[in-house]
Amino acid sequence: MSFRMRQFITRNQTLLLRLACAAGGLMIFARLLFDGWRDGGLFGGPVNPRVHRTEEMLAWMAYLALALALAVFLYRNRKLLPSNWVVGAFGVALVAEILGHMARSRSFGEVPLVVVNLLQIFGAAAAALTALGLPVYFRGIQRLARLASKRAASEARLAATTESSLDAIFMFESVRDATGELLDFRFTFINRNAETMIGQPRERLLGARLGELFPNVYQDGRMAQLRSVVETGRPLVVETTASTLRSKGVPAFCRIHAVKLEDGVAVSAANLSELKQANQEMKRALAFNKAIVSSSPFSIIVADLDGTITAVNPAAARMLWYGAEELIGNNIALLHDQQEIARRARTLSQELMRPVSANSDVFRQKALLGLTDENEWSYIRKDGSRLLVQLIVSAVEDETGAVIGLMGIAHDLSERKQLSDSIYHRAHHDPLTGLPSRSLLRDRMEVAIERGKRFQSLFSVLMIDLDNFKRVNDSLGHQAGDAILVEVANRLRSCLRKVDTIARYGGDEFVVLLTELRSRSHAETVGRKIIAALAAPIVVGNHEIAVTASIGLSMFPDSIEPDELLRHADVAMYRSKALGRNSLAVFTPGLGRELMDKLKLESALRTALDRDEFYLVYQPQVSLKTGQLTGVEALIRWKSPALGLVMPGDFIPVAEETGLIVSIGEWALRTACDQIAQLQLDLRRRLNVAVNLSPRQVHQKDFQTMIESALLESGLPANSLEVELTEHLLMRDSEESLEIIERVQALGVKVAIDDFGTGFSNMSYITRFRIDRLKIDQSFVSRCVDDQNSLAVTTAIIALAHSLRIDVVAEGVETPAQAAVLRDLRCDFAQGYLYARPLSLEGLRAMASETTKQSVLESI
Ligand SMILES: Nc1nc2c(ncn2[C@@H]2O[C@H](COP(=O)(O)O[C@H]3[C@@H](O)[C@H](n4cnc5c(=O)[nH]c(N)nc54)O[C@@H]3COP(=O)(O)O)[C@@H](O)[C@H]2O)c(=O)[nH]1
Repeated sequence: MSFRMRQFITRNQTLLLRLACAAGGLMIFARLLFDGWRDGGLFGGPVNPRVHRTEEMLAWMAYLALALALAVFLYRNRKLLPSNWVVGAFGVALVAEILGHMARSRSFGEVPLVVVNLLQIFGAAAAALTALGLPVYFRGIQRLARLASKRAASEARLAATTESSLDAIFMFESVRDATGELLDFRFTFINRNAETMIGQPRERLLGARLGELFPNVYQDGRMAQLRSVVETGRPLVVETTASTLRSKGVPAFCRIHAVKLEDGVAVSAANLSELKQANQEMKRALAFNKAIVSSSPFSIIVADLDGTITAVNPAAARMLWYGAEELIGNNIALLHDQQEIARRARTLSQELMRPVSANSDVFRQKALLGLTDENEWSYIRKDGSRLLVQLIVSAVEDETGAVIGLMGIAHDLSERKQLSDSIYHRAHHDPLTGLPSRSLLRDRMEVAIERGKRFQSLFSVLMIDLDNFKRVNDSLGHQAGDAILVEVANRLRSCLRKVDTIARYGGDEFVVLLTELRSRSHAETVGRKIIAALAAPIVVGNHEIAVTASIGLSMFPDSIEPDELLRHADVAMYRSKALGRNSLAVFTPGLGRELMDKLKLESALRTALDRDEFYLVYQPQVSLKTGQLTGVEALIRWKSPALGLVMPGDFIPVAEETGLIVSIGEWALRTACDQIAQLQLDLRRRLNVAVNLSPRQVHQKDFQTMIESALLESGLPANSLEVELTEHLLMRDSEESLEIIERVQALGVKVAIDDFGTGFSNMSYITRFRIDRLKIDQSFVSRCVDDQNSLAVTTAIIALAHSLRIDVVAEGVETPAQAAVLRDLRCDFAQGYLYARPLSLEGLRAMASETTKQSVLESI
């Protein structure tokens, strides 16, 4: 039989069976026709023997077809049909009837009667057995029908379930060749998801062959796998990328489950593409996290909620000098100082307003509230040494969000701390003395104010200004000045307690903050102690320097703001200076009023020049040899409508501070030149005029030009003008001063040094300058009669000046005795109340005309 024929029969078994039954039926029908024809009932007339044989043949074939169909049916449903013996009995009855019929009709020739009878008995018995078994058989058939109906319902449910399944579900029946070899599979069922994943409509797929539609199933081994399932009955479970199924346009990664289903397979494919992608991403994230954790320079410690360490990273082990395995299983308390934990428990209890135990609770409580806790902690290393860390503790949660543990990330603060400490120290301390700077002082004052307000306690601020430090600095140089400041700082430290603060506030200014005072007098005692501590001379190189300080004191709560406390201490300090320096003054509201007065004065001074409120007076200078009036010193006066007559000693320092001295000094110089030039013209005699210049004035760029124009505009001969510079100016900026003096002298103007002898340096410095006149300070002159030292200084100054061919003027001569001493010492000129008080221009004019003819000495 050809392959095609075999295949046809295999495929069409049922059809062939139906055809056999139909043929059997037709033949029975044909035999009945022939019976009628033979008996003449239908067509009438006798039956032809040939016809009779044909009829017999048909009957025989009909019986045979029925018997065969029945046999095949029984065989095929042998496991399914109930009570097969009934059908078997029926089959026997049928065969016995066929054979009996054939024997009776002598189809095969003469048959002995006994055989015929036996066949009839046998057939009748089998028919009786069949009849007996029919009720049983029908019950079985009924049960089968019920089962079939149940099965149909369950199949419908299964279909609904599979239809809504998220998996792609396929059912295939095997396609075999004639030899029974499995060649392919035919789609018998697909669910909606399968339809979507395969990308083709069901109508097209059902009945189609898998291998024909998707030939690549042969290449990728899928066909072989399914075939194996059918042939071995072993289910297949495989996770693979299925080329026939697609997810978002690309071959889907699926878990394929195939089980044998009759002569075929049921396949379900779960789409794992998204899960796989999520898994891959999670794996990547986990690998990334692991890499971060492993390579992190920060210590990472994970613990359960009891504080038992469950994981540590390499940095934690390195930082703590433990092996990772030594830490895991231990409690985090191992790494902490119990006292520190107790302190933290106290602050956390206050913060969270609930009791926090002094154990791992301090790490747990915030984490349980979903909060992150960040604090400085000391980790205790394996050898017991401590490491300052910044520790951030947060919760470890499971996938439901429940807190299941703690994670502590810590970084080493020791290096940063050292660096920040050093930066902080540099930012808040004076590099020379190491004392706190202004900013730190301010912080501490704010703390002291807070404490003072809270505990009603007293504290005090002392403003300490070194007396005449500028002169020391200028005369001995900055290095010496620095050495003095360092020594002063040390002496201040020695006077104070640790709770007090000493700050360097400015060049030679220090501020002491005395906290936790028992009484007000205690602050004054400390102030006096400081004065005493500074009293001993400071040795710098070969010099012994006597340093004194003026101290101003303010108290909290008299003043309650940092600025106010400092301002009041400053005011008191100026009072101390005014009192003669090297003393202590306590701020009082009265001093505050003085300050206000100063502010008022400053404000009035700013408009005084514009309002023409200044005028000059002139103090005569006489020759001690001839008694003649030789010149005058111009002295400024300020008649303020608001303040009355203000003396230069009161406003010149303010004018210096504010810079107003530049314009005021220029006014004085121009006015003096104008007035004395006019007086010379009026009196037709020479009269010199000395004008005081402040240091700030002479440092003006156009200073020389200004003098030149004053002379030009007034017409005063240059040699009639003398400028008085202070000794301090020369000492401070000697190079620049030398230049200034030379420039002034180049104009023909004379230069005098005022208040000579009050400087702290060796007088021989004067040899460097080509000075025209020296003015001996009135402090020496006033005491030269009674005080040997003053006399000695006066004698020395005159001798020194004369040896340098410099004229000497004695200031503040008040008595004839002083004049006599000065004359004896060959002092050249004198001025003072003995000869005349400072005079108005008119007074000077009168005096000058009066003394033209006679000497001043004669007139007194
Ligand atoms: N830059 C400027 N400074 C000036 C100017 N005018 C004055 N001044 C300086 O002000 C200081 C005080 O001056 P004044 O109050 O005018 O006092 C002078 C005299 O009145 C006073 N004097 C004079 N004779 C006597 C005396 O016998 N006894 C005594 N107790 N005082 C006396 O001395 C002052 C003059 O001092 P000096 O200048 O050192 O010669 C004073 O320092 C002035 O320099 C100005 O225009 N510009």
